Amino acid sequence: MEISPSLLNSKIHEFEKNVTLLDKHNIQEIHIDVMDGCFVKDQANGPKLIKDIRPLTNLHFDIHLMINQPELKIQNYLNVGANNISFHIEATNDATFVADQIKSAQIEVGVALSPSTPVHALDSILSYVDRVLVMTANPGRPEGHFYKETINKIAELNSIRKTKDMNFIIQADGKIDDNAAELLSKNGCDNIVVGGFIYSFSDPEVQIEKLKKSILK
Ligand SMILES: O=C(CO)[C@H](O)[C@H](O)COP(=O)(O)O
Repeated sequence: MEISPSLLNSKIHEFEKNVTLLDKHNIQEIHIDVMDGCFVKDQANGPKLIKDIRPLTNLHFDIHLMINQPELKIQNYLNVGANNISFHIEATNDATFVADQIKSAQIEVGVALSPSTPVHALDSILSYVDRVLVMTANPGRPEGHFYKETINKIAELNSIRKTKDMNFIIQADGKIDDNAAELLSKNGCDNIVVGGFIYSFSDPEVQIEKLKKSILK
């Protein structure tokens, strides 16, 4: 299972230092949250900021759009240097259009679902996507917690993937610590987004190693 550190949780003046240390731990990807103040209450990380940090690293950029009506704004994110862009199924009535826009820019496409959204909400889009992002905490709520029930959705997606011979990556995001990482890994999750468990501690490198150990258990 891969770890995608969520750089939103790192202090902006430590960004460069924190990006550099990820290379030492064989991290392949960073996760960048975009918040519009509507789909979630905070605003963060517009296209200009993402474009500005792109030259600082060769890591894969995984962008998570927490924005309403991505069909109206997706063009703004197609030239920022993203390798993957995930949008929320709850935020659009035009999911296949958004997916097609992302794919036509040769960027991988992901679809995200909030903790209260069932997997069957993805029925019409699953065959189009490269990744499914399962929120394990409520989006845009830093005070929230990990919902253990969301593990069932990871297992369900893993089963659908096997039965239907699909290839999408299953990613989990929200309040993941080393215990949650172990559970997720055992239930078919391929990638975890981790913010606070890495960046709220004095030594992010120690935290990354703790996560790695729990994944190997
Ligand atoms: O999607 C997100 C917020 O909605 C983030 O990716 C999330 O903040 C990750 O940080 P943490 O591990 O502290 O929850």
